[in-house]
Amino acid sequence: MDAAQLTAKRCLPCEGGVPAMTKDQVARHLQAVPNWQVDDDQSAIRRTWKLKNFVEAMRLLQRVGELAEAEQHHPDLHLTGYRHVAIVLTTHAIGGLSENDFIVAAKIDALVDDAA
Ligand SMILES: C[C@H](O)[C@H](O)[C@H]1CNC2=NC(N)=NC(=O)C2=N1
Repeated sequence: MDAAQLTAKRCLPCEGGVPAMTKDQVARHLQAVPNWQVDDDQSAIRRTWKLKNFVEAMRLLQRVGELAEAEQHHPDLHLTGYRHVAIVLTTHAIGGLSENDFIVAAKIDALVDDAA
């Protein structure tokens, strides 16, 4: 799995009824988004940033929010200490990770790379 394969996809609506990814599936998908860390219980992936200032941090959150709405898959967004952003992806409907989380992670990485 590489990042281009993920960014080419769209999130599929998830209302439960499908199993969360196994540890092996998570490991394979993580190769495409190596800047993300998986929680010990395999239920979420997260990435953190320290931005230059508050405005840049808010800008990142705004862009990620628009992406999430477009994909209809929504990460948890955290802003702490005025310029530290943490984004956590999990599929709430299944209480674990699905491909949607990795699609959004890859698209967030692409946004951030664009802005760099
Ligand atoms: C039908 C629609 O895809 C679902 O309600 C979505 C909306 N966004 C979501 N986002 C996340 N992170 N998990 C979900 O289970 C979820 N459900």
